[in-house]
Amino acid sequence: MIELKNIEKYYSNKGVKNYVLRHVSTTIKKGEFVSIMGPSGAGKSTLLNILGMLEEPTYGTYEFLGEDVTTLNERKRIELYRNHIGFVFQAYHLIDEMTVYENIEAPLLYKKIGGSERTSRIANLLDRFNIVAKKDLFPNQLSGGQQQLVGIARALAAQPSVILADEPTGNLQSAQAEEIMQLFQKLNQEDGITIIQVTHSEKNATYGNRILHIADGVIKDDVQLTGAKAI
Ligand SMILES: Nc1ncnc2c1ncn2[C@@H]1O[C@H](COP(=O)(O)OP(=O)(O)OP(=O)(O)O)[C@@H](O)[C@H]1O
Repeated sequence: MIELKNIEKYYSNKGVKNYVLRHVSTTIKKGEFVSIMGPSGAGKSTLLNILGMLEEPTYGTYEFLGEDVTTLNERKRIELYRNHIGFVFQAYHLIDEMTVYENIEAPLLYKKIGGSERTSRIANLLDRFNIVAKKDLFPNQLSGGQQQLVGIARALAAQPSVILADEPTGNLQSAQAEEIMQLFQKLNQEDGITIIQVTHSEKNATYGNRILHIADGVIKDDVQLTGAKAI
């Protein structure tokens, strides 16, 4: 599903290249649940942003579902993103002026999904995540855990094949964090959604089936966890 070949990313500062990622090559199969771990500044978010097509690598190739993302024009890249990728952020990134319902609806409007299909998808998500009673509230009227549920519902609305999550529980208390991780595990095991998360938490990583350890922009270790369920 995802193939990275020799990905490099650097930022130039006064003629000096500061490498953030070096020689990153890996393959991620459909149905995997991968955790990217490593020290602060290791390049984890940069890698996730490249996977999510939010940033471009300086060198190397990135194939997503057989398409070479690095050579696609912007319109095609956005289409690929909208059709297949759901992004979940640590700080939720909900739109404050929109209700829960409207936040979940936003990506469906971008995709020009028709009215009745929108209504039914949103109703399903609200129901599944137990937030029907919250649908007319605004993000600042919700707890952190509830906001993250809305963030995940929004990411799922467009029925993506991959969820990319950058520290999805970083702002949450442990009980809420556990609820979110259990939800990810369910989405992965029952719905077959591929999940790639950046996390600092060893415990969160145990919900997945593979850990990529990166340090100084290099993959140092690639560990399969027992009970792996790669499809
Ligand atoms: N736009 C930029 N310009 C220059 N340097 C950048 C830029 N974006 C990121 N970096 C540098 O790239 C390195 C990796 O950043 P990244 O956010 O990927 O690390 P991380 O592993 O996710 O760290 P953390 O765990 O602290 O979030 C850092 O040293 C950062 O300063």
